[in-house]
Formats: sequence, C-alpha cells, structure tokens
Amino acid sequence: MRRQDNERGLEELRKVRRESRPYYWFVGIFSFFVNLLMLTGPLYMLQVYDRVLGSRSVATLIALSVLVVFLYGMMGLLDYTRGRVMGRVAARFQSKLDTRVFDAVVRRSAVQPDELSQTGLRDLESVQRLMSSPVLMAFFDIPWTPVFLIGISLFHPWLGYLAMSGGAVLIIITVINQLVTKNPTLKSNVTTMQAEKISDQLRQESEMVQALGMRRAAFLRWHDARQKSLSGQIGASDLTGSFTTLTRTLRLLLQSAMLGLGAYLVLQGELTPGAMIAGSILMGRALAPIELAIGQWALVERARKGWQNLGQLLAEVPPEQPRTALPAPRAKLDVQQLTVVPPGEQQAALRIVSFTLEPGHALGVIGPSGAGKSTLARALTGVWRPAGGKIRLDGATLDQYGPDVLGEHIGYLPQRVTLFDGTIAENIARLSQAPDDTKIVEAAKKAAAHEMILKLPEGYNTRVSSTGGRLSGGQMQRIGLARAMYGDPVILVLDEPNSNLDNEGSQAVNQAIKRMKEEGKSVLIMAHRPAAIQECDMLLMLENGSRSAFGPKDEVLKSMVKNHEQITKTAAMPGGVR
Ligand SMILES: Nc1ncnc2c1ncn2[C@@H]1O[C@H](COP(=O)(O)OP(=O)(O)OP(=O)(O)O)[C@@H](O)[C@H]1O
Repeated sequence: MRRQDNERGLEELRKVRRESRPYYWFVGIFSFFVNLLMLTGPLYMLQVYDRVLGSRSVATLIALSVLVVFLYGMMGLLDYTRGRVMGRVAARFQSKLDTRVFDAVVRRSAVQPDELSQTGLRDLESVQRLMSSPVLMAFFDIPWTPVFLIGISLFHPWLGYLAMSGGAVLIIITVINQLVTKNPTLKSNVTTMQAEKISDQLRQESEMVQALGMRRAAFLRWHDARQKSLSGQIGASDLTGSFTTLTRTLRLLLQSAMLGLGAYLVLQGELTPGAMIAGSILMGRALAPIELAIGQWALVERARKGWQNLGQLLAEVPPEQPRTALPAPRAKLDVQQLTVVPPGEQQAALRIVSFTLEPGHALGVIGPSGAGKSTLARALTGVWRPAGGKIRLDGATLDQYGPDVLGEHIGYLPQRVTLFDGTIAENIARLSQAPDDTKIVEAAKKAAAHEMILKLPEGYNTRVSSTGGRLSGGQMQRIGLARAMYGDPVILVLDEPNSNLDNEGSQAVNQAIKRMKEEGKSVLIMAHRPAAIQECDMLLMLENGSRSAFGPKDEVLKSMVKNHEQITKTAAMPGGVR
C-alpha cells in the first residue's frame, strides 16, 4: 500500500493526537521557561567572575547563590511537570486508540494474519513510548539551540562563529545519523521479532517438538534466527553508539575550544573571564538536546515506523459503521450464489453455491478434503466476506448484523478448538465481563459436557490454557461446543464436531443437534464421518468448491450410491476407468 493510500489511517492517528493540542501548548510554554531558566548557570558565572570577584563582596555572592538555587529549583519543577504532562498525553493517546487498534488487529488477523496485524499493538506502544520519553522533550528544546548560539555571539562575534559552525557540524551529523541508522535499526527490529516468533511457536508446540525428536533441529532454527537478530542488534548499536560518541566528543571539544578561544580573547582584552565561562556553558546547553536525540534515535525510528504501520493498518481496516439493531432473527438461512476467495488468494475456494436452510432443520455439508467445507463455515460466521453472492440470516445479509451480535446469533465450533487462558466457565461464557452462570451451565448441558466438567478437579473453575492444559482433545471439543451454544444462538455451525470424539461424545453432539432442531433452530455440520450427519435432514455435497448435490439427506445419499455404482460398473467395463 502506498503512502497516499495510508493517508486515511494517518489522519485518524493525527486526529487523536490533535485532541491533546492544548497540552502540547502547555508543554511548549513550559519548555520556553525551562530553556529561559537554562540561562541561570551562564548568568551566574558571568556575575560571579565579573562582579563578585571584582568587588570581593561575599554578600553579593550569597544573594546570587540563593537566587540561583531558587531558579534551578523552578527549572527542575517545570521540567518535571512537562515530563509528567507528556507522560499523560502519551497514555491518553494510547488508551484512546487501544480499542480501535485492537479491533483492527483482531479483524485483520482473522483474515490475514501477517506482520502488520501481529505488530499493531506493539506499534502503538512504540509511539506511546516515544511520546513519554525524554527524547520528545529534546525536540521541544532543539528550537532553542539557535537562540543559545546567537546568545553566545552577543559575548563576542568570534565565539558566535565558533558556536554556529560547531552547531552546523552537529546538525549535519544528526542528519547523517538519521539516514545511516534508519535501515539497520529497522532490520534489527524485524530480525528480533522473527526470532521471538519462532521461539513462541516452538514453546507452544513443545509437545510435538519433543515427540518428533525435533529438539536439535528446532534449536538450530531458532538459534539461527537469534544469531541474525543478535548481529543485527550489534550492527545497529555500533552505528548508533559511534554517532553518540562522536557527538559527545564534539560537544566536549567545542566547549573546550570555546574556553580556549574565550581565554585568547580575554588575553586580548576583548572579553571578560565571566563571558568566557558563560559562553562555554551555553554551548553545552545548546547542544545537549541534539546529543540526547542522537543517543536515543532508535526509539525515534521505532516510533516512526510504528506510526507508518498503524496508518496502514487503520487505513486497511476502516472503523465499522454503526448498524441499526435488528430483532433476534429466526433460524432461516438463505445462501445465494455464494463465492468466497480466501484472503490473499486469487482463486475462489467456494464457487456460486446456493442453498436454503429452514428453522428446525440440520444440514450436513460433506465432501472430500479441500472441497470448501471450512470455507463455507467461515463465510457463514462472517469471518470471511463473500466475494460474490449473498448470505441472509432471516432476510438480512450478515453484514447488517454487528460482528459481536452475529456471534451471539450464530454459534461456531471451529475445526481446531482453541481455548483461552482462564477457567472453563470463562471460556464457555466467551470471556464475557458479566458471565451468566445459569447460561453457562445450560450451554454445557446442551453440549452434554456438564457431567464431564463436574468430574474435573475444580469443575467449572478448572483453569485451562490455549492448548487445553489438562484437557483431552475430546473434552476440549465438548467445551468448544458448549461455548458455541452459550447465549442461545439460533444457528449452530459445527466444523468437524466429531473429529476428536468417542462414541459417547458423538452421541452427545447428536443429542445437542436434536435439541436445537426441536427448539426451531438450525444446525450446519461440516463432516467427513457418517456418524456426524445422523441428525441431518438435508445434505449439501461440495466438490472442488462447487455444489455437486443438495437435497433431503436420503435422496442425496441414494444418488451418491447410484453414481458410485455407475462409476464402479464403468470402471469394470473393458476400456473403462481404471
Ligand atoms: N487460510 C487460507 N488461505 C488460503 N487458502 C485457504 C485457506 N484456507 C483454506 N484455503 C483453501 O481453500 C480450499 C478449501 O479449503 P477448506 O479448508 O474449506 O476445505 P475443507 O473442505 O474444509 O477441507 P477439510 O475437510 O480437509 O477440512 C483449499 O484449496 C484450501 O487450500
């Protein structure tokens, strides 16, 4: 996506940033006073050398020193306050965007789990971190650098020339630093993330890694990524480090050069000793923010990249428009000419498929592997949008329901059940903030999982992890079914519900389907095994993404048998299919 296309997302970010505009003014005004108070040191030196030492007045020295303590105190207070304000502005920026970015990340991950969706929340954090860091304060201070440099030239034009040329060299170094360190810093960030991703995945799949004897190979793969990340980090930190050292050395050198030139001018009688010292201190103050910015440039680069990424993410996943709340739908599903193209693919996985499902019916969707059954399930649950055709739930297309509302109406049991870290009850209640215990138990009973859960050591409060923890595959599937049934959905989409179930589990699922039908609700079962379609009244047969048969179960099965016999007979004939 080009920068121009990201503009909508960037504008969204800028809008949130603009909301804190009064605070930026506040910090700007405070920075003015902080920088003004920076003159305390040089002015003190000027007074001590040129007035106190000349007049030998202890009283003046004490008065000046008290004043300096007060002024430094004020400066510290203002500096601390502006830091606190920016910290809060940064936190506000993050929390204002948290919901929006989280929503965009979840929506994008569901269809395209790429780098952009993975880093979304981290990108927001890196922008927040820059906003609350001292580097940002340095940006508020840098505009004062020329003012300090001009101040130096007021002492003596030669000092001014030296300060200006020193400042110019530092600015050139800053620009070169920005150009040179940009790519290595970003590259090192990417390699670090890749190494983390590999280690996360290997940790999650540790059981399989162990069982398949993949430990050494897995280690080498991770180690390779880790080495790349490490050498990237060393390269980037060497580069940034060299610029930091260069600027620091240059600043110290310039300060000393300032003293040297000042001393020469004092010897020539063109400058007072106080001005010599004050000039050197001013030089240090003028260059300090530039030095700080260069030292922390990696933070700036990360935030800059994060800002661009966020712009792209928000542009690609626009906010959802509010929808008119519809009444609870009847369990009537109407699929017309549905075509679905998996995200990032060119070819449709489902082509012009039509069927209807009436309330109180169960539809079995059968077909070989890769026929498009799971694709249909994802389209029916609103996860993948149709590239063509329509899916209507009680007359309204799916996009007329809000995604969370649709989730309440259509219960979904995915092919691979994943639970979330938490208790079984929390998982069944779909992590609801206000879980309803009665509904949780009811859903578990409908899924015939109630007894099984009670037998666990802590019943409904048993803690589980994303991979199930102490639960077996079949137990996870039954909890997944209870989760699908939580909140009384009108339609249930079950993708291979029997894949991990024993006989008792399969019967429990069939019982649940029967109950749904009796309540006037409907069920779709994507299945390989005959046991799964026992309760189905209708069958939809998919082949290569197209509908090859649809109708009452017995008729479809009969025609399948007939076709099968036909094929067998033809194959048996001389010259037939072999
Ligand atoms: N996330 C995805 N990205 C790209 N293509 C996909 C994705 N998921 C599925 N497909 C493709 O869509 C086609 C249909 O896959 P689908 O998972 O719907 O088949 P299925 O009938 O459910 O198979 P199975 O019975 O093995 O689960 C396949 O060609 C597959 O390669």
